[in-house]
Amino acid sequence: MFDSLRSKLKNIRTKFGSSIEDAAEPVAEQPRIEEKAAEPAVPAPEPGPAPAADTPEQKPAAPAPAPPKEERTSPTFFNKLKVLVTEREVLLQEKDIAEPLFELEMVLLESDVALPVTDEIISRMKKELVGKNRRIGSSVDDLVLATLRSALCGVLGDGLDLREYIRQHDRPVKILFTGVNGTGKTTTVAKVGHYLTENGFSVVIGAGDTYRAGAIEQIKTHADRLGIKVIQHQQGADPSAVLFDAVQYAKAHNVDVVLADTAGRFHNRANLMNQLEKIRRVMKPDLVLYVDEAVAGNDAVIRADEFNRTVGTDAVVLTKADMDPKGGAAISVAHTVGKPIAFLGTGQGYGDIMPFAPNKVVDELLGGET
Ligand SMILES: Nc1nc2c(ncn2[C@@H]2O[C@H](COP(=O)(O)OP(=O)(O)OP(=O)(O)O)[C@@H](O)[C@H]2O)c(=O)[nH]1
Repeated sequence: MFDSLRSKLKNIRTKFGSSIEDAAEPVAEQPRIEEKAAEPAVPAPEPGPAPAADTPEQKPAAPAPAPPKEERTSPTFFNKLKVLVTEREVLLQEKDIAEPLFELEMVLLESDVALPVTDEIISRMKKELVGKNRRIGSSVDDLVLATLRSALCGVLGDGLDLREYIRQHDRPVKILFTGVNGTGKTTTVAKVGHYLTENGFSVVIGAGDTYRAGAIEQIKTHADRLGIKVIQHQQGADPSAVLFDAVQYAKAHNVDVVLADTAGRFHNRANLMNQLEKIRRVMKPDLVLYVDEAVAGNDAVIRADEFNRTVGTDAVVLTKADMDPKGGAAISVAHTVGKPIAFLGTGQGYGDIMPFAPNKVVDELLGGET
C-alpha cells in the first residue's frame, strides 16, 4: 500500500535532515568563540598563602578584555548566527529548508495529493519548523519524522469508528452505500457485513442494486458465504421498496444493522440521483457511505466532493488501497470533502478491510516507524 509515496517520503526525510544539519553547523564553532571570550588575559596567580590587602602587586588581576572587536562583530560570525544553535536546538529560517519543502510539494502533487491538501501539509511543516527553537536531540530524523507525522495527521482527520457509532445509535442502524460503478461497492458491503458480524453485531443486507444484471446474485453469493440474510426483489424493481423491506425485517427481527447496496451511479445522472433521493426519503439512512477506489487518485477525491455536495455523504470508503502506490486519495479525501474516511479496502478477501485510523495510515506512509 502506498509504496511509491512511502519511498519518496523517505528520500525527502533524508533531505530535510541534511538541510537541518547544515543549518545547525555552527554548533561546533559557537562554544569555541565563547570559551575564547572567557579566557583571562593575564594568567591566574599561583595559589598560595593569602596576601596582605595593601600591597599593590597583590591586587586582583584586571578583568579579561573583550575579545578583539573584529572577532565579535565580524560578518562571518553574525552570518553563522542566522541559525542559533544551543545544545542541539536549532532556529530555522524558511530558506534553510526551502529546497526539501519544494521537493515535498512536488512529491505530494505527483502522488495525486490534491493541491489545497498539499498546500496545507507544506504550511503545517513550515509552521512546525520555521522560526521556533526546535530541539534536534540525538537525531535530526526524529525531528523530521515527528513534523511530517503531525502534518499528515493534521489533514487526515479522525476517521470514523463504525462500531462505536453503532453502539451509540438506536437500532437498527441503517447504512446506505453509494458510489460510482465498479469501484468495489458490492464487495465493500459484504466486507463491512463480515467486519460487523465478527464484532458481534447482527446484520441484514438489502439488495438495492436492482439495475445492473447479476448484481442481486453477486451480493447474495457474498452474503450466503458469510451467513448474512439478504432481502431482495426482482431485477428492475424499485430499490426504495427493497431497502424499505430490509429495514422492516431488521426491526421485526431485532437486527442491529441494515447494509443497503445500491446501483453504481455518477452524481450528474439526474434520473439515478432522483432514485437515490427517493431511497433516502423512504429508508432514512443513519449513515451514507460514499465508496470509491483509492487507485482513482484525484478523480476519486473530486467525485467524492461532488457526490457530497449533490446528495450528501457522511463518510468515505476507499477501496483498492492495496493496489494504490500513490496514496493521494487517502491523504486528500477527508480534508477536501470535510467528511471522515471510515474504511480502506485492502484486497479481495472479506477480511481485507481496514477501519481508517490516521495513525496507522501515517505509519504506513512513513515506513511503519512511529
Ligand atoms: N484489490 C482489491 N480489489 C477490490 C477491492 N474491493 C473490491 N475489489 C474488486 O473490485 C471489483 C469490483 O467490485 P464490485 O464490488 O463488483 O464493484 P461495484 O462497485 O459493486 O460495482 P457496481 O455494482 O457496478 O457498482 C471486484 O473484482 C472486487 O473483487 C479492494 O479493496 N482491493
